[in-house]
Amino acid sequence: MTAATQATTSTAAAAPPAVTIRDLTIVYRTPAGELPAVSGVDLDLPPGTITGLVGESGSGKSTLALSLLGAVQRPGRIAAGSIHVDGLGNLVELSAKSLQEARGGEIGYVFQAAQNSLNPLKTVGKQLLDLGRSHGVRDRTALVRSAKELLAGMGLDAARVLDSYQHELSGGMRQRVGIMFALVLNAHVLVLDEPTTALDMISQANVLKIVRAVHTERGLTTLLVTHDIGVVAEVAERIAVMYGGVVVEQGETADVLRAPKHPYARALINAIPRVSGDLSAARPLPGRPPTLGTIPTRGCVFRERCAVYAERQLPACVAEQPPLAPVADGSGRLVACHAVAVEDQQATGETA
Ligand SMILES: Nc1ncnc2c1ncn2[C@@H]1O[C@H](COP(=O)(O)OP(=O)(O)OP(=O)(O)O)[C@@H](O)[C@H]1O
Repeated sequence: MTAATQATTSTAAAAPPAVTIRDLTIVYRTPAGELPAVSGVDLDLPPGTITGLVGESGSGKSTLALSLLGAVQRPGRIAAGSIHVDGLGNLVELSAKSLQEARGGEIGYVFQAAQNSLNPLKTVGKQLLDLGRSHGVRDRTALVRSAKELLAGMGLDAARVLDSYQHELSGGMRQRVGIMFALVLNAHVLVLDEPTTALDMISQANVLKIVRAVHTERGLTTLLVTHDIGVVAEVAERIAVMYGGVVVEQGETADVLRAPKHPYARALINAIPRVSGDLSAARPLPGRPPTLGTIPTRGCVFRERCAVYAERQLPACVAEQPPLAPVADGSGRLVACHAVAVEDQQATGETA
């Protein structure tokens, strides 16, 4: 057992919680009325797993992540659906006070650009005490000990870091401080939004290694939001692909990266040489992702950029958004695509 786990033996022994999101719709008020940034999303974070949530800019990843913290802010609101976290219940129904306690307490988060989110006027140690105070922590000594053990477990000189101001730390060190803040109150659900963006390659690799190690040692259930599929390939056992506010494919990372089924997931993965493995085979995805005002309100959200629709023109693609449904191969993969459903039906019919 490492120093990081010793501090939290009693809570670390608890089973990691499952997170179950069902039919979640989150809207933002705009001059054109309330528009959905997340539409009827189903997403499972199995206990003890890291799930990578990927998609182009504007696909709704951060909005979905914020909902897990009960932190969707005006002009946004959760319009429908549920977010169940073991031990906490349905976050959508919790009071503001319970949510505030859960945030940072049960559910830790590291925001996009966490490298710059520290208060420049206070040392890390002072900010730690502020965090403890805001969550009613009485035992300050234990809090500092736990922070030191986390920092040391991530390879940092803990005493020095607690005495430092933001500008005295490198980007990779600040990111590790962000992870310490997310976990020091013994959270068991960890939400990381673009944890390695803006870091150089070496710091990126180090932070990912640390994320993986801390996740395993502390028995966490982790959601990692990123636009970088390479990051997911490195640390996440599961992947969910978002497009236009909808999860279009969900499954084991290795399976999905090897043989993506949704035309968007395929295009996204084929666009990345690092993942597809062959520079000459990498194909950029033509067109642009939709914005709130341009997400199709009828039919499949991906239809306008879909190579399969361009070729086959299935009427169902125009009529309705396909549900996220299990594919027939029994792998547990979920895909929201009419063409995949038709192919599955044909294949099942042939073998029947
Ligand atoms: N406060 C807001 N008010 C209005 N629209 C918003 C607000 N925040 C986000 N949006 C819109 O909601 C949609 C989803 O945004 P979100 O930030 O969740 O996507 P994302 O996939 O995380 O993108 P990125 O990778 O760029 O952060 C986008 O069209 C965005 O413009």
